[in-house]
Amino acid sequence: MADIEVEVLVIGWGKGGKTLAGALGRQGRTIALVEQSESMYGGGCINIACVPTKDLVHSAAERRPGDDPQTWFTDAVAGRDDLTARLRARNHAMLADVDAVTLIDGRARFVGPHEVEVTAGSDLLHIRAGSIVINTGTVPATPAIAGASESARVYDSTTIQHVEPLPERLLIVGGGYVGLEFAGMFAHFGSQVTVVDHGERLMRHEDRDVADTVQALLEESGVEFVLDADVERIEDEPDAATVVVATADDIRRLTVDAVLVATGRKPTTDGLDLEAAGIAVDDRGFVVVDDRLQTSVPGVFAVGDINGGPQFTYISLDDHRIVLDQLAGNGQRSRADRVAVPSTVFLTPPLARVGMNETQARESGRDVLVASKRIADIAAMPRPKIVGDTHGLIKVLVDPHTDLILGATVFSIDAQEVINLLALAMRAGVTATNLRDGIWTHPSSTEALNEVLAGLRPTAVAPSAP
Ligand SMILES: Cc1cc2nc3c(=O)[nH]c(=O)nc-3n(C[C@H](O)[C@H](O)[C@H](O)COP(=O)(O)OP(=O)(O)OC[C@H]3O[C@@H](n4cnc5c(N)ncnc54)[C@H](O)[C@@H]3O)c2cc1C
Ligand SMILES: NC(=O)c1ccc[n+]([C@@H]2O[C@H](COP(=O)([O-])OP(=O)(O)OC[C@H]3O[C@@H](n4cnc5c(N)ncnc54)[C@H](O)[C@@H]3O)[C@@H](O)[C@H]2O)c1
Repeated sequence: MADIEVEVLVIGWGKGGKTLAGALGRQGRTIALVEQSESMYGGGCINIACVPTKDLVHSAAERRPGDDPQTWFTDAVAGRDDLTARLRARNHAMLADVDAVTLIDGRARFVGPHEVEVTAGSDLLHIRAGSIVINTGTVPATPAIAGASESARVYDSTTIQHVEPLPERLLIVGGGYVGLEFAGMFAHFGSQVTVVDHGERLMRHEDRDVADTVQALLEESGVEFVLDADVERIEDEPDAATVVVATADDIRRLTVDAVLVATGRKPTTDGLDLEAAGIAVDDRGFVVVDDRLQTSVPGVFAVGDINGGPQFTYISLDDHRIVLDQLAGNGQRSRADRVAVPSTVFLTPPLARVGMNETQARESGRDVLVASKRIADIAAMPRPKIVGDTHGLIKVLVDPHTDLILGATVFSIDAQEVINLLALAMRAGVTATNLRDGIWTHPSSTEALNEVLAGLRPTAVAPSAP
């Protein structure tokens, strides 16, 4: 028999789940939200992921050559901790203040399709719910590297944020989002960073010229890349770790103070006992959902990273809109409604993209116009010169028949903002001519569009083939 019965149970305090709990609770629906860790109130984004890492990226970029690396890092981590503590408290209060929401500390596992058991220490609680929303996120995936689990010098994206002392030499396994953001960040803090990736080139989902520009930027900050390589072994020495890296040509032994493993993330389903509810998972272990985020069990939904969609906070947020529409709307909203979803890698400056890149546009077989310009060459965009960072480029792809934007890459200061404007233009059908002739504030980054889009030309031979 259940100890508590609610209309909606949310498992995990992710972005989608907490937003849904608040919205339904404010409508007076009875909600329970279960979170396994006090240090994760508010979810991964504010505690260990987006916000703290961008805070550290920002602090690192502010360091000047004369500033002591260790002192700067210690202060930056203290600032990061202060920020996350404030956000955590605020997030807790936001739900605790809603009468219809019951917050439960503990670890949830399914005991039936609509029944969950929560364990907190020696206490057990049974909750029955009409609808259940799984929002348990992902955790770092660890590749099988000999010696990695025994080494005291191996970190993941969470633990490296409190590494002590600042590593003089840091080796990062994986050159994806996490690997590159931390590479830039630690290089700016003063570490000597080496990135090892098993891809033949960096950022294989980006055009070659964009990936090369990113690599050149990071190399300028002192980051070294070992590509087409595999980490074979990590051996702890008394004062360092030796990392054995195999490339096509040789075996290298690199001596470092810390190793960050950033090779992707796996779904948090351990202990959830999805089988007890008959909830299907795919071959990677992610919960299988349909376009309205319903799992194989009617009335059980999965939102955020756990459903195998793109791993971004704003996707988890949009997932909540879909489920909210199922539970309190007309049930029409679905993942198929998503158009022009932008993304940003928070380098300094950031790299952002929406829609197709040049390679994809050309491979689609359609006619394509491209406008591409290095930031340093855009005369009508003085803001990067004012800020003192003229790295990067802007590239926009346009359909010559409709004048509509097919995609854009913005690698520049303010890219995380400019890309949202371009995404909105794509969703709203705003033409390239309209953007080119737009009246924008000055000096701003948006005004780059005046000049860049004046240079549209047909894509010819493949300057940026993969
Ligand atoms: C280092 C890093 C940086 C990132 N930066 C960005 C960024 O800049 N922008 C961006 O959009 N995305 C970023 N991401 C991705 C983003 O963090 C995730 O996509 C986002 O947090 C989605 O989370 P979620 O809603 O799936 O759940 P999460 O926020 O992961 O929350 C899941 C919660 O469930 C809890 N839980 C798990 N199992 C149980 C259980 N059995 N019982 C009870 N509770 C449980 C966990 O403790 C956790 O609090 C980053 C990720 C990482 C790792
Ligand atoms: N700014 C953001 O929005 C942001 C920031 C961080 C993370 N995230 C999200 O978190 C997810 C996870 O990030 P991530 O960087 O861990 O994964 P990722 O999938 O982005 O990158 C993993 C990288 O590791 C490499 N790799 C895998 N196994 C390897 C091995 N054994 N040896 C060497 N290299 C190996 C891959 O080639 C790839 O380049 C991202 O996909 C993203 O959705 C988003």
